[in-house]
Amino acid sequence: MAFVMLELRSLSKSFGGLLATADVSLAVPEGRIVSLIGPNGAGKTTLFAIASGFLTPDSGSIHFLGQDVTGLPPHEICRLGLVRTFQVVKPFAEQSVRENILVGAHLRRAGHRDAAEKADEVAELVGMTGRMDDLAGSLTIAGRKRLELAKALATEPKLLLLDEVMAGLNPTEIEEIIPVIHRLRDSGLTIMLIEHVMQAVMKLSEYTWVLNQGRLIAEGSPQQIARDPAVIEAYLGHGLAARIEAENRANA
Ligand SMILES: Nc1ncnc2c1ncn2[C@@H]1O[C@H](COP(=O)(O)OP(=O)(O)OP(=O)(O)O)[C@@H](O)[C@H]1O
Repeated sequence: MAFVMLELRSLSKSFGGLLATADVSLAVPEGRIVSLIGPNGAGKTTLFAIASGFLTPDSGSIHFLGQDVTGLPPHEICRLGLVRTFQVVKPFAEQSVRENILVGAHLRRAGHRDAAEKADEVAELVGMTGRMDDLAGSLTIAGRKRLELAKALATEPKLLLLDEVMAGLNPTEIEEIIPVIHRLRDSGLTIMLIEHVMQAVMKLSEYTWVLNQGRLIAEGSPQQIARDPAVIEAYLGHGLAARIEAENRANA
């Protein structure tokens, strides 16, 4: 059994009358790439926000590296080694790529030279070495996504929560970022991703949890998940999964 890096226990969170997270429990093993999928509004980002301290759950607890971190603020959770990226990336547009990455690097490295070394190192990892002096505001969406990744990596995490790093990228850009994420895992990081790009989920993740209306409805390898009637139903709409299954049976 792999060491459990992050454990979410019976988490629930409501916004007014809406149950965005409904009794969710899951355990992320060390050294893997795992993923969280589900239709729009399923509660994926809310779960990331709870795990990383941006939201406090109404009930349940979060355990990172065996420590109960429920209620800790994001910067303290980040210092322990858990960092998230944001779906909507907002770099400091008037600052350079280097300055943006340095914001992350300064979490652990007070000295400028030390932080700058880290910034160079992560820029190389995400393929931004040649863009360090560009203004963040001048980057394409793909460039901003890489910068978001670099800022998170500069905090030297053990667990990285990636919220839709592929959204808005074209197929070539997606193909280019997949090996970057594999390299990060190979360097020892544990990665959990939220992703709508199923091609990327299939290629990258070893284990997947599926959320629908705040609840976990399935888990397993991406291949298992893709065949799960409850998952197909959640994505395609009420009744459709049963119809597809009936059609398959009729055609068999
Ligand atoms: N701060 C908030 N206040 C009120 N409602 C919220 C808030 N954040 C999220 N919600 C609602 O909670 C539900 C879950 O939202 P969430 O963003 O977690 O879903 P998601 O699975 O990440 O969706 P998407 O794939 O579209 O990003 C949605 O119905 C959303 O409108």
